Amino acid sequence: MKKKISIIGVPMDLGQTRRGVDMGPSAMRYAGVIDRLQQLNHIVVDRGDIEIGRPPKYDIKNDDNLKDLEEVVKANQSLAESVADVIDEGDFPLVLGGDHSIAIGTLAGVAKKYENLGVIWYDAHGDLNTGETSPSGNIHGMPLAVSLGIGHPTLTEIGGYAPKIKPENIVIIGARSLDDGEKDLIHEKGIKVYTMHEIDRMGMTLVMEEAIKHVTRNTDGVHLSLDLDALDPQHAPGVGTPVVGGTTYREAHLAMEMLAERNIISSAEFVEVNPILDVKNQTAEAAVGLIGSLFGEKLL
Ligand SMILES: NC(=[NH2+])NCCC[C@H](N)C(=O)O
Ligand SMILES: [Mn+2]
Ligand SMILES: [Mn+2]
Repeated sequence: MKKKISIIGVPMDLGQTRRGVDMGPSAMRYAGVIDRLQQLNHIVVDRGDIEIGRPPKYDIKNDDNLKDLEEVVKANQSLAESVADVIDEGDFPLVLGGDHSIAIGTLAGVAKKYENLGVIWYDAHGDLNTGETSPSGNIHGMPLAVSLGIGHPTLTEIGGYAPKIKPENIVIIGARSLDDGEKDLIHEKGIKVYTMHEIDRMGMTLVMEEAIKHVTRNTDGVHLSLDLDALDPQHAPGVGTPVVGGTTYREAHLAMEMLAERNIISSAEFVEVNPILDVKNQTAEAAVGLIGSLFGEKLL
């Protein structure tokens, strides 16, 4: 299925404290994301990067345990507008990060256009913290909670409405590091999670079949938020918060291929590629490979 894909780069590194993830969009462009999609006969438009403000001093927590809040909010507001514009023009928004705090803006833009958005959160983490529960104050650990309308109002109100998504429309895949507050929220809201345990036990095929069923039940679109740290650090070393025991290169590709087969994804973002922590751009290349699979690449 030929698509018109609009790429938006988000050189955001203020949602966490390891500089370098702002170069993620460049690294994925350098790894050939545009060529890769064009070779699949998609039409690709690169809309350039969202502007990120630079704080006078980095990593300053406010009284609500939120680091660099002002700049994170500003960038996500402008990202939300760009994403909504892309959808209005009938294009598929492909957002390249940047740390995972940018999912706040992506979802604010996407959910404006879909009343019942399904979300696949492919990540080692839940990103379900709030200022109260976060051990770090890093906003990249909060975007899924924020999108559910849980957290600081300046974050939840980005795009001018809240919540963006419903707990029953979400599935988290690849989790292996959850903070106590995140576990509580998962139980309280009944969010569907396939941890590494379920992936080991059921295999990725069955996990994806169930996950696809779950996010397409009552939804009018499905967003894929893929944090490269969901992959095992062996395959994706260039991430700021690596966790051992992740999904393999093959499992990640299989997941993307199954999404392509079903053609259910209506927007996507690939985040947390940090070239400074990477080995010869391997993580950006892995991301671009996964993007290829998601958009229909096949050997035969
Ligand atoms: N998008 C990410 N890589 N998030 C990692 C979050 C780590 C930890 N749970 C925190 O809140 O600080
Ligand atoms: Mn993560
Ligand atoms: Mn994440």
